[in-house]
Amino acid sequence: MRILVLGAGALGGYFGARLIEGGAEVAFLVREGRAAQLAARGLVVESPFGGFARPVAALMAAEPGWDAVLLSCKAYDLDAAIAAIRPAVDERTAILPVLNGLGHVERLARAFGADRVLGGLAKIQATLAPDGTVKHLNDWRYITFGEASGTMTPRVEALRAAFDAAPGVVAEAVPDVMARMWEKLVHLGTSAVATVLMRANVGEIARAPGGIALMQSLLERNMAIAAHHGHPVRDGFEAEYRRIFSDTGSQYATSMLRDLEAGGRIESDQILGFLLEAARRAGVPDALHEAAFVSAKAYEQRREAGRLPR
Ligand SMILES: NC(=O)C1=CN([C@@H]2O[C@H](COP(=O)(O)OP(=O)(O)OC[C@H]3O[C@@H](n4cnc5c(N)ncnc54)[C@H](OP(=O)(O)O)[C@@H]3O)[C@@H](O)[C@H]2O)C=CC1
Ligand SMILES: CC(C)(CO)C(=O)C(=O)O
Repeated sequence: MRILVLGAGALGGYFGARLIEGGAEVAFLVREGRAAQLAARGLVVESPFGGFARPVAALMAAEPGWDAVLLSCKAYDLDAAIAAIRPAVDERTAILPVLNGLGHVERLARAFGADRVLGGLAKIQATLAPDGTVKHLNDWRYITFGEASGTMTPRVEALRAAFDAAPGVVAEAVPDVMARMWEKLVHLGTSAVATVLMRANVGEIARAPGGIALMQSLLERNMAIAAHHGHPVRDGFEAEYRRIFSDTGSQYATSMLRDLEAGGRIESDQILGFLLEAARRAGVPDALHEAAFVSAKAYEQRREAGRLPR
């Protein structure tokens, strides 16, 4: 299978490397800075599931002929990413986005036609270090995807086969991918709101007085939001995440907290703003969501004005 990976960041680098190990033909569509790093060092991944350090095919302009495009940019880069992959997308190409949030699916469908676009999500903790190393931080290594229609098509089966052949990945092709994306938003919405508000990881919040109750209350509110929008979480989800959000020994931090702490850009509108709006439409108490969104927007102003601590 020929797969073009847009971006060789944390997710693109991790899953792209694994697909190569699984035997897929992979190239990375990258910009100048990342192209220079890849040329100098190859793609380097550090992971509890085995390292990867090899030269990889890197393109700075897309060409046609791909079975799939794995879209792994941040949501604030979506417009530029759409322009970049446009030459790569033809009638045989499936676009598999792994961005957090939900708004990008409609945006991609408008740009390429709904038939070209799959739903997708990743549950992993990874980061791109300044030297270009992709660091995989825990044992989460899940990618989930499917047709928005729920049909199990040959292209979804082919992607599942490519990921199944890859080490260090647990892939699931599902008939309810939009519900899974909402479920992911319940998870991320809980951890991102809490970690952004508290500027701390899940274990640190859980050890603070009232911290567990705060995360459990956020989880309940996010489940209510998803249910209101037609996507209640599956059986077993609540118990699993109640455990995660009461673990006082947890080291779990969100990618948004890592980006904030590194002084980077964050997906404030696409994740926190989207969830706040969804909470309001659902009539769910939204004071915590609003505080996280305000905090993120205030951070962005300080960042843009160069007033972040060095
Ligand atoms: N990191 C994590 O643990 C998780 C992240 N996610 C989600 O996955 C998505 C990707 O996150 P993540 O991998 O962390 O992000 P990164 O910032 O690590 O990687 C994104 C990469 O996309 C590249 N990119 C953006 N636009 C273009 C373009 N037009 N052409 C070529 N390359 C481009 C960037 O390149 P450049 O260097 O040139 O800017 C960057 O290297 C986000 O929506 C995030 O919320 C989901 C689950 C977990
Ligand atoms: C998987 C999860 C929820 C991990 O926090 C994530 O998507 C992120 O950090 O961006």
